[in-house]
Amino acid sequence: MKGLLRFADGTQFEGTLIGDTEKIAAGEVVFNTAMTGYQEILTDPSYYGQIVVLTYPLIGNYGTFAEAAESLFPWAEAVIVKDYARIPSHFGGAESFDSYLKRYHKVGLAGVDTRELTLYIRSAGTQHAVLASADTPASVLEEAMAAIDLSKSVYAVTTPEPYHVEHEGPHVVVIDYGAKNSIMEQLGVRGMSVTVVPCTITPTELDGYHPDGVVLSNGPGDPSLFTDLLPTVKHCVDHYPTLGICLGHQLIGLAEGAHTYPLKFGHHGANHPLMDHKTGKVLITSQNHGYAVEAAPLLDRYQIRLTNLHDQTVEGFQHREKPVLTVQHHPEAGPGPWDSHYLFDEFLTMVREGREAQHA
Ligand SMILES: NC(=O)CC[C@H](N)C(=O)O
Repeated sequence: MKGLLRFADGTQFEGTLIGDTEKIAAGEVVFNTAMTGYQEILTDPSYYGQIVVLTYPLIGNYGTFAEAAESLFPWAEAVIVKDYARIPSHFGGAESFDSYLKRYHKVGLAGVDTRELTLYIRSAGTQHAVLASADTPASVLEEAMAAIDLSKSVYAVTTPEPYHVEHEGPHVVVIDYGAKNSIMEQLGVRGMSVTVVPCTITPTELDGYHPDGVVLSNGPGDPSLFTDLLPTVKHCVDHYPTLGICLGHQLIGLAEGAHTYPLKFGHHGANHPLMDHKTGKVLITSQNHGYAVEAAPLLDRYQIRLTNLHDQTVEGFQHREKPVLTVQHHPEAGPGPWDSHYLFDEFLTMVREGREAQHA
């Protein structure tokens, strides 16, 4: 069935619909340049409300399977590919890309020149668009476009109830703005007990868990719209060893007096180079963000820890005295390189030192 992607400015790309062909998808269009990891990308809750263009030209070779999921189901609104494998090959037995999309009622557009589409997004910038069957009436497309509302996205993806995974080590609370499974895994493999809580948690409720440390997770949407989350974020950085990842990093920036701004077309991929100013080493990192922090207002209290080597944007900062570390990229990877797993080791050290100081 013929399908189309129509941008807010009227620009249109055509292709063949795959997955749930009845669906009309509407959202912000972003491109991701990772060569593998399509299932992790679609199940990353930070893609809620977004139509994802995968620039690698053949998607689905190794199918889809439970272990690759970063959350319970795919959150991206829709996916766009050049070509996809009809018959996957995987030692564990795997479901095909098309069947996976159908099962989760997600629509895709295949046969698109994703290079041309990506060049268009790079020159026009991030925009809203609708993706649907080519015979959808214009009024229906307009209605779908007008209904796009990304202002409440974190509330749509956060866990409805707290849950706990016990290990022998310190107790860490993860505030879930749309947390990826790999974050909880990286804490767990270092022995940390993890309680994942809804993003609406209040400072008093958080204290009730007696955490040794707090992780503020990744998540979808424009960070500047989530002002009601900031009192808890401020409470964390003032009272607990805190690690902020992506949206968590941006919220710490906002709670500490900095501001955020939209990037022209964002960073979404698995090979972005960063400089770690503490170690003097370059890291190749997994990235997925459309906003960045303008950190100047907090530099009296924080040092820039990481800088993006493509565009020099701030990719992380660290408090000069307190145990607070933030990263704009994804040290948990999923998908992506493991170069920055050591930042979880640093967090564990911060948490242990905090606990020892408390019990001394
Ligand atoms: N992965 C994330 O946490 C993304 C953060 C934020 N929604 C952004 O796009 O910048």
